[in-house]
Amino acid sequence: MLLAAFLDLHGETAVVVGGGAVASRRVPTLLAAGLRVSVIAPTISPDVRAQDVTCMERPYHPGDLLGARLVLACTDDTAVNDRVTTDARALGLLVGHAGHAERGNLRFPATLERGGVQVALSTGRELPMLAQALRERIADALPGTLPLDEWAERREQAVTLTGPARDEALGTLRRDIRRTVGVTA
Ligand SMILES: C[C@@]1(CC(=O)O)c2cc3[nH]c(cc4nc(cc5[nH]c(cc(n2)[C@H]1CCC(=O)O)[C@@](C)(CC(=O)O)[C@@H]5CCC(=O)O)C(CC(=O)O)=C4CCC(=O)O)c(CCC(=O)O)c3CC(=O)O
Ligand SMILES: NC(=O)C1=CN([C@@H]2O[C@H](COP(=O)(O)OP(=O)(O)OC[C@H]3O[C@@H](n4cnc5c(N)ncnc54)[C@H](O)[C@@H]3O)[C@@H](O)[C@H]2O)C=CC1
Repeated sequence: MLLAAFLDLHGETAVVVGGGAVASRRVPTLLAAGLRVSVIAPTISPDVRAQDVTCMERPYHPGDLLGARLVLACTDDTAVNDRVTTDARALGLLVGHAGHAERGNLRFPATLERGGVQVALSTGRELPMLAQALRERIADALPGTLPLDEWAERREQAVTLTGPARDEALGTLRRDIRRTVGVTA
């Protein structure tokens, strides 16, 4: 099993080594999560350059990872990806290795957002088409908009209570939520 967690990395720096097809798919994911992204590669594709990133058009050098919190090794040279991954791990950073995900410590799930909640799905191996297919099934099963703010407010109120009043308020909220999302039992 992997640790399933959502990381708040707003304002942190991601260094993406490699500027091709994989970089162009991952950069939007990193930007959407609020990271500042630097891309280092001798050739950076127009798709990558068009995004809100800092580009350094040159090969990777040791030392490029200083100040980073998250690293993606996505060049088309496995030896370079291995080097980047080893350097990142030595610095205690989060690192994804394209081509050999098991060499890194960070994997990319298929994600979806619906009704204000975020779902991330991993097969734990290299089966992106399965992750994508399951995401479609899950999306179909999820309710549309949910009154998240109202429920959060009710829960916040309920936990300020004590004794039976607290149990009753939380119990009513739990029943309302389960009925709304279609859990019958
Ligand atoms: C291990 C993993 C990476 C990791 O976790 O580090 C990985 C690995 C590989 N993907 C490959 C190919 C493609 N992957 C995609 C797309 C996605 N891949 C994603 C995840 C993961 N892909 C992780 C496993 C997830 C799991 O199984 O749970 C998604 C879900 C999330 C994301 O990328 O952010 C994202 C969908 C995003 C969305 O739809 O929203 C497409 C495009 C498409 O299908 O449209 C192509 C074909 C085009 C192309 O080649 O680019 C290859 C073959 C390389 C080769 O050709 O050699 C490898 C490597 C290998 O198998 O060795
Ligand atoms: N994890 C995933 O989702 C996928 C992984 N892959 C793997 O990722 C690798 C990269 O795939 P693509 O992005 O399609 O390749 P690509 O050919 O589009 O891009 C390769 C990039 O690596 C850069 N590069 C080469 N040597 C470098 C160096 N020394 N320092 C910095 N950058 C360097 C190139 O300039 C280029 O920008 C593939 O070899 C494959 O093993 C491929 C598809 C999907």
